[in-house]
Amino acid sequence: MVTAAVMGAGSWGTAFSIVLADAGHDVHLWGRRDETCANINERHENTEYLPGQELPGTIRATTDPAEALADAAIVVLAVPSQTLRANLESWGHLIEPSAVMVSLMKGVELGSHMRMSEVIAEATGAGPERIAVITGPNLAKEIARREPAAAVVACEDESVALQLQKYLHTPAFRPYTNTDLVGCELGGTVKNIIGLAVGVCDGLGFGDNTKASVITRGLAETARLGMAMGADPMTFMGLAGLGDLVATCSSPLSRNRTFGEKLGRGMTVEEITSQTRQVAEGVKSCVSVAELSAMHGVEMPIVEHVRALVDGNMTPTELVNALISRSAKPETR
Ligand SMILES: NC(=O)c1ccc[n+]([C@@H]2O[C@H](COP(=O)([O-])OP(=O)(O)OC[C@H]3O[C@@H](n4cnc5c(N)ncnc54)[C@H](O)[C@@H]3O)[C@@H](O)[C@H]2O)c1
Ligand SMILES: O=P(O)(O)OC[C@H](O)CO
Repeated sequence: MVTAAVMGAGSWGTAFSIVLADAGHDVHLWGRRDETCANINERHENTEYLPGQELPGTIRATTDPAEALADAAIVVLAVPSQTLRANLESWGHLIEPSAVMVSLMKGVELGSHMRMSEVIAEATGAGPERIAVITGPNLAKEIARREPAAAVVACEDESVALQLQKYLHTPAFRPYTNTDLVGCELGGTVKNIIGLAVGVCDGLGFGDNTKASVITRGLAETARLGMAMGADPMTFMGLAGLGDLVATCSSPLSRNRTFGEKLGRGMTVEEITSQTRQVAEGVKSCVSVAELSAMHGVEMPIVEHVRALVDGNMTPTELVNALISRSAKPETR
């Protein structure tokens, strides 16, 4: 048993705290709001992000990052991708020098085009043996309900991935190890953007052929970018690639797919964003990933068109028409 700090008391940080508690660890959950933390400590419920879900009593919430991080051997990072750097600048110095940092986030930083593990390395100075990623088909509500699911725990140092795998295995949560951080993080990031595109198809009333086509071609462009950036192509056939893509693109629980569905029905980005506090990472990462693809000379038509839609330069119908009428090409190039 170890002490784990979970930094971010949103849907995934809270659900992942349940996994850690079920695996027998002491969990310090850091949240920004007094009321959220009081509800977790007194009512054992995160009423805002996981209403109705009883939380184990071994999860203790605090708004004080120093208290959350004290003695934590594992520090789980579960804040929005675009705020991670500022968060680490504010409390990263409180992380124990030997602690392993585990990113739960699925995004690429705007401006720097860095993956979350790269932001962690730059902001904290930690070496690759202290930085890990957990990703895969893990919709927070289903994990919180302890519905069986698999995930990937990735670290360049395989011995660290193996240790985390042992720490996180519960009767409902089965982690596999991987050392391909680039592939795992890109899989998690790009699936959010493909999820937006599939949601657009839902919103326009299209059926399964259309959505399966977008999912499959989405995986192809994810793998193209990944290979250009040094990822192992097999990662995209696994939980971090295909697995997460299927979960996101088929689930009514996915915030990205649902966001896309609302765009497809004609709502604007601003209208949808004003309805929820929850983060749909693809809305921002479509910009950083489109720029990354240009930097690596890789064609990513779905990402490019989702970006144009989000920027207001294309309608949902134009997005689908533009994708279907692209010039003919072989499937595998
Ligand atoms: N929800 C899921 O099912 C799920 C599953 C896997 C991965 N993820 C990823 O986990 C990350 C976190 O997502 P989530 O689902 O918990 O999001 P969420 O919207 O449910 O919660 C986000 C949390 O971050 C906090 N937050 C917002 N702005 C902040 C700031 N400036 N500084 C610090 N904290 C801030 C919010 O208060 C909230 O506690 C995302 O990258 C997401 O893609 C989510
Ligand atoms: O709700 P989404 O769209 O952020 O997806 C959640 C998870 O990443 C699914 O694995």
